Amino acid sequence: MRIAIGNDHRGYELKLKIVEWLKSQGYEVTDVGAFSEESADYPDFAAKVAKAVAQGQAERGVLICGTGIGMSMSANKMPGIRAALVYKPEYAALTRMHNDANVLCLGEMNGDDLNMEVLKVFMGTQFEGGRHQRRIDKIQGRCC
Ligand SMILES: O=C(CO)[C@H](O)[C@H](O)COP(=O)(O)O
Repeated sequence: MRIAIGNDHRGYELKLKIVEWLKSQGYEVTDVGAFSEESADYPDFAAKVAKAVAQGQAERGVLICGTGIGMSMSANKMPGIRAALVYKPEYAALTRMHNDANVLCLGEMNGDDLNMEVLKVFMGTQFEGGRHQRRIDKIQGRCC
């Protein structure tokens, strides 16, 4: 599976850990930056990751900023993107099972250990389909 990942300055250190783990698990990773802790604007990286996922260059995306909030606001502007800001592993499972989230947004302030748990659950959980597909169709504007 191909993963596009992006961050601002606050997400840089955690991004390095996540990329290392993803590669160790066999994921193909495209890192769109930022590539240092120099101040950077999160919407720039959210747009790159969202575009890669929406255009099919990656199956999933990961975005990290201080809170994850700005990244989720930005990524969800892109049609076809279902970006979920997740702070707890339980919700990582639910947003994959129910929302078929294709971009995970993390807040560096949530702590590395919890964020890594969230990531692992997100990557390892499948969409359930069924009634949830009907609701996703409504999000995407394919009916009603
Ligand atoms: O969390 C974020 C957006 O939701 C950003 O990481 C945060 O706003 C950056 O702030 P600063 O420029 O003060 O480091």
